[in-house]
Amino acid sequence: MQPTAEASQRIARISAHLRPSNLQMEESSNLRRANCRAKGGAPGFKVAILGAAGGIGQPLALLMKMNPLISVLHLYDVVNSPGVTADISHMDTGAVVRGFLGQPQLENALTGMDLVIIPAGIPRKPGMTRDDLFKINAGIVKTLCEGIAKCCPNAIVNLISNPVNSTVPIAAEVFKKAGTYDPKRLLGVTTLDVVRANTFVAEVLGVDPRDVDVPVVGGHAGVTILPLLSQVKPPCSFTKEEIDYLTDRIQNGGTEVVEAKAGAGSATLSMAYAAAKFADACLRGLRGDAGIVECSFISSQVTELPFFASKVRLGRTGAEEIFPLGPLNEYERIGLGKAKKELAESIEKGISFVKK
Ligand SMILES: NC(=O)c1ccc[n+]([C@@H]2O[C@H](COP(=O)([O-])OP(=O)(O)OC[C@H]3O[C@@H](n4cnc5c(N)ncnc54)[C@H](O)[C@@H]3O)[C@@H](O)[C@H]2O)c1
Ligand SMILES: O=C(O)C[C@H](O)C(=O)O
Repeated sequence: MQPTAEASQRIARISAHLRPSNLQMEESSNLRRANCRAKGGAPGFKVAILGAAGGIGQPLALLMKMNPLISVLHLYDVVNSPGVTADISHMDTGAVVRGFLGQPQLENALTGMDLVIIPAGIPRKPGMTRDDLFKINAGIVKTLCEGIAKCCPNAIVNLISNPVNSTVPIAAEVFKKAGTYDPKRLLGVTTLDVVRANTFVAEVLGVDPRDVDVPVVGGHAGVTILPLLSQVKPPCSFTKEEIDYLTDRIQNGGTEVVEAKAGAGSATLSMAYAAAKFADACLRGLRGDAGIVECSFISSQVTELPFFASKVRLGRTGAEEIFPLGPLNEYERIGLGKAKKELAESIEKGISFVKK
């Protein structure tokens, strides 16, 4: 049977789209969008992932494509985003997915976004500290934040790239320079520390981790990661041995994964889970849901340091309330002193990177 004229035209259009071409990805996405009725106009939030083809980026893209609050998902990377986008876009969930490849497409990736999640940058190998990543990741974060300041200055930013204790101050300085800085909208992602703390505490107590809530404050590296085991919910008590074990394991959870991966990177799957959990909390806050509380590394007056991780309440304008640390025991007060000393240096390093 001969195809009808209309069917022939449709097939020709689809073949043209599938033909290998030198077109940049966004142009080929435009071709596809021009031929389809779906334009991503459904109600919902617009979210971009920068570094979407990476170890965290890919599973995070998968999880965000499954989030019913998202109507448009932009996947940006300097490599491999066409493949990841094609793959994720076949999932039969609501969000319309678009891919963007390389610096010339950064602005299109960012324009109109409500939430930007940044896992771009190199991960650790065994023997490295997070601070060893500064040299490369500082520049990456600076460039991406300059794009955000230009194209979506009102977006909430979830910053994952390490060292978080320095990259958040870098982002703040970039936004200050551009005149777009709103401290409520810049959030360093420390959720993985809470996720780990909940898991390890639940193991010790022999309970379900979903029933445990451990506040983790300070920052996101070694001794700056300060679990407040005296404030675990539901209330419980630990022996001195358990406190030493838990504190050490929570502070070195990242290194545990780096060593187990033996050169193949750092935490990606648990991090994608944690990032998706935090992003979902931010989106529910943006939607106006009440009582959304998460830990985050943020501009803060909880201590004398300009940035500090603690519990924050997320709302329509970002982190609308920052909660005080609450009563600390002697063990935690000593830990806080050590955390603040290291944090002060990392924060200063980030600030002066942009100011210089
Ligand atoms: N905050 C946390 O709790 C946490 C947890 C785990 C990892 N991390 C950090 O997240 C970062 C990414 O880790 P990963 O395992 O996904 O690394 P990865 O190397 O697998 O992926 C990083 C991705 O970033 C991309 N990229 C590099 N430069 C870019 C740029 N200028 N613009 C856009 N994309 C760019 C790379 O192409 C790559 O696809 C690392 O810095 C890591 O230390 C943070
Ligand atoms: O440990 C790392 O380098 C990655 C991340 O910060 C983590 O905590 O897993």
